[in-house]
Amino acid sequence: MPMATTIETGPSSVDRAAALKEFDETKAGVKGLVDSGITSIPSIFHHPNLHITSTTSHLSIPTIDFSLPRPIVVDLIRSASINWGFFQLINHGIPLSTIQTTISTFRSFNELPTNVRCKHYKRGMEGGFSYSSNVDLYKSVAASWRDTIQIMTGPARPDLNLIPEVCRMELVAWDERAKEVARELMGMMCEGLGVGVGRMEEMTCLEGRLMACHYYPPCPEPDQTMGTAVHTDPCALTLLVEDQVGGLQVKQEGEDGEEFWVDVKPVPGALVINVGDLLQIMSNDTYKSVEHRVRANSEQDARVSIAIFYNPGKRGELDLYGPLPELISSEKPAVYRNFTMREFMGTFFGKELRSKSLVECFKL
Ligand SMILES: O=C(O)CCC(=O)C(=O)O
Ligand SMILES: [Fe+2]
Repeated sequence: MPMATTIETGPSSVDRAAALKEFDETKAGVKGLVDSGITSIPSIFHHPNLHITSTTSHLSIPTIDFSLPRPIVVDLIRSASINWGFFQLINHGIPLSTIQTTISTFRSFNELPTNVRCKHYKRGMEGGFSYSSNVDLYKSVAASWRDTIQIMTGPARPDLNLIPEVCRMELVAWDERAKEVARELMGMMCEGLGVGVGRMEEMTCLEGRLMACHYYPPCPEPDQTMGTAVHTDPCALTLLVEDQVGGLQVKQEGEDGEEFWVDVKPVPGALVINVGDLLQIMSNDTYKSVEHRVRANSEQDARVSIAIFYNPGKRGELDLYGPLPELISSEKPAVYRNFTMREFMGTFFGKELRSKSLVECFKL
């Protein structure tokens, strides 16, 4: 005999699920809401307990000049990766115009007529491409004020026909160009750890690449929502370019243990680099994967940022990742156990984007 059950989900969560679906099915994203002329944001975007804590404006993440002599750059990268987990890289050899073109073609895609843009809307990653508003829309507590194209550029090539033509060649070229700087950076990060320069590349950390192109439309109620909720990146390394709007913030802890947010001030032509969870683990907690977030856009212009996440491409059941054996000793025992990429990514996708604890799941 069936028992009477109490349905746990109250009317509000039923309404919320319906509202999410309705929004998703417009295929017009947050840009569509803004185009419709709304002056307040739908409740699915309301972030609970939103404390936009005051930022300490006199602090900023380190800026590193890549054209300095190599031993100096290695030292600077090492200390930034230990103390901040984030830095800006200048004089890296990629012309400002290349970065500007990449950003502006992606902006052009978002500013196409809605009926053209909507045709690309697709949440699944088949063909190595997706375009959706909030990649974690159905998992997160609250939606955020942004739309995103994701392209899996490696190890397999994506189906290029899926990438909108206005930005196709530029995004593919950007992936290639950025990879060369990422290669150099990984070598220097290894050197900073005292392991072989080619160690990360041999572990195929340049091969698994996901490009996330974010469009943050102006928000009519920026104090009610976020652009990207607080998170750490699950990858080994992230390389990001952004326009001049700003909004990215990095969490820091003062000597007294008090936490505060530091604004990443856009620097024309700079690459924003950060350590991901996987590199924190591989470095056996020497380098830090630091929490960050993006404020909802309170400016007049939409903000564009393009992140590339570098991950191991080799993902067999025998390909194990964990602290590099060279870094383990009796004085510095392994902090983490080994795991496969399948287990690592499975754990990531089983959680919400906002929680800190991916590395915690692999602690010994
Ligand atoms: O848009 C940004 O500046 C940061 C985006 C980000 O943190 C991410 O995609 O993981
Ligand atoms: Fe991130």
